[in-house]
Amino acid sequence: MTQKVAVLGTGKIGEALLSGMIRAGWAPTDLLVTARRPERAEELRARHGVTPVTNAEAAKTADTLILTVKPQDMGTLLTELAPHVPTDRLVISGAAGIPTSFLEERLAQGTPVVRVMTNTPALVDEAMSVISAGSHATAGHLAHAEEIFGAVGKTLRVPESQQDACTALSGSGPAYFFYLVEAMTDAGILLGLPRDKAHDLIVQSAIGAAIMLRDSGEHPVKLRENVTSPAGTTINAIRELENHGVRAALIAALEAARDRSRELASGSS
Ligand SMILES: NC(=O)C1=CN([C@@H]2O[C@H](COP(=O)(O)OP(=O)(O)OC[C@H]3O[C@@H](n4cnc5c(N)ncnc54)[C@H](O)[C@@H]3O)[C@@H](O)[C@H]2O)C=CC1
Ligand SMILES: O=C(O)[C@@H]1CCC=N1
Repeated sequence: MTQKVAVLGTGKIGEALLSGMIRAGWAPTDLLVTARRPERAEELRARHGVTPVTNAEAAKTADTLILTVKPQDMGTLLTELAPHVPTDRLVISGAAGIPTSFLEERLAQGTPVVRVMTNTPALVDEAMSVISAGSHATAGHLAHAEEIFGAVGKTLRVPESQQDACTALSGSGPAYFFYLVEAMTDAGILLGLPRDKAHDLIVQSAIGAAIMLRDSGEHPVKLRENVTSPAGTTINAIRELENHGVRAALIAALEAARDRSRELASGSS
């Protein structure tokens, strides 16, 4: 039996997921999308061959609903959807901070809900998606969510109590690396390199380091030690990073992201 999947609120994350599902072999005809603006809906149809529908039609027609609106829009969307979602539908929330109980309280009693925090590398099939079950979701529902998000990268099941921390690490994580590349490219400019060359050097170094972290089996400390020669260049840079409290800044930054995710739990702005 064909399983229809609807992405409701198809913005950056919704479209990244949708395009990855199509790359992984989902038939566009089995994918429904909703968008606030009709021009956006038509853009998605033209680009991916998917079918734009209303939120209510998606709720009635699709077997799985994936809600990818902003946390602040989740309450309004659920109010609109609730009368139309039969209790045998799987509802997946992709929103930061919103607990499964927020959805369960607004949908019919017994509706299975799964919470997923993915990230933008979904666009290149390298997402990290962290998955938790709500109180009515079964192993089968979790497996189905893994199948969908597995199309765009790795998946990991965690207890829902860890979702806000995971949002700080991997949901927001790509932004920290983009920020570092931006700052290191500025350093290259300061050192007299043209911007494009500085960018290429830093990006290739980041890719090389990321692949070593993933594939070498070595601890990051060991990998850094291997670069850090006695009385060499790297240790001078590391001393400055320590002097400027970069490690403490990163710990504080991720704690702030975790705290913001907790604040979003109410769906408030
Ligand atoms: N951008 C990111 O890196 C990540 C975002 N997320 C989560 O994904 C969700 C979406 O984020 P983005 O894609 O960045 O936002 P976005 O703003 O690009 O997409 C949200 C879309 O939902 C639409 N929308 C809002 N209310 C609607 C309604 N009632 N009916 C139909 N469409 C509606 C908006 O028009 C917009 O196009 C958020 O909850 C965010 O926390 C999760 C992981 C990473
Ligand atoms: O910044 C945000 O709130 C979203 C959630 C994780 C990444 N972007």
